[in-house]
Amino acid sequence: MDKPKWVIEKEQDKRLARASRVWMFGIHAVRDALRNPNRERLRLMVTQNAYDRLESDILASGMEPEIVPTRKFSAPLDPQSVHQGAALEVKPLDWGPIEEVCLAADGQVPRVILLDRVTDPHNVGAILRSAEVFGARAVIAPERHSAPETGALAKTASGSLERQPYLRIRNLADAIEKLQQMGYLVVGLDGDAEESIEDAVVGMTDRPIALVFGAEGPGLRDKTKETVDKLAKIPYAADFGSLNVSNAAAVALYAVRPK
Ligand SMILES: C[S@@+](CC[C@H](N)C(=O)[O-])C[C@H]1O[C@@H](n2cnc3c(N)ncnc32)[C@H](O)[C@@H]1O
Repeated sequence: MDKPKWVIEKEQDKRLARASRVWMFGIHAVRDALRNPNRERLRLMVTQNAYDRLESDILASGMEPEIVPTRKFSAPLDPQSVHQGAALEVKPLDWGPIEEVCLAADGQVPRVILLDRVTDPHNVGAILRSAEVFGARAVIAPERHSAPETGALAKTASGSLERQPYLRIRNLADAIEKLQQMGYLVVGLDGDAEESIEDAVVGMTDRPIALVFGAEGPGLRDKTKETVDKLAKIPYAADFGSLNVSNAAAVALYAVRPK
């Protein structure tokens, strides 16, 4: 019997996850990754100073750190990175398929964020942080044209990357369709929409809601606008400027909170 499409996609995602490795850096990001029992850790490099700050977590993790002199520390990191003398090579987390992570059991009114080509790791990190604070079930982004789990993303997420499901999927339109079939109201956030986000969800905050955000510059793609159930805007008092996507995500998550 043929495997269902979602099982094939999950297997493909697992293969991709196995293939990729990333470096986390910075004391907080490394500490959070050391504390996460679900995080597969491969290699730890620290300066003596960072070792002293992380000692209890390093010992608890069972890892053998490489102690590197401060002046030699930049390799294998981006020389621009603010690593604070701590770098941990890890594999991306595997959170499982949308069908499981976003399942809305009876009485639950989950919130989910989808990202349409948001590639800046700092924006995605900030969105993960807000998503965790507002109790969102997941942040979902396509495998291509989005920000992978990197040290920069982990640092901006300030620990949320270890706790907040970040699902990398093959195709955004398929993900939106799956969520719609699961009972989600899917709202695209677009500064030029007619309706405000509050009006778009009035009387519906007891439903599962997914919010879709676009990239800096281009915003939501036309194809995405056609796939969502509604478009909504965050009304501005000023007639100039625009919100950064991570700020827009925080405002919209608050506006659609279960009431
Ligand atoms: C900097 S904005 C992109 C601006 C783009 N020129 C546009 O017209 O959408 C990045 C994303 O943040 C969200 N966003 C920013 N300001 C918003 C607003 N006032 N209302 C709704 N969404 C907004 C949207 O999802 C947007 O795609």
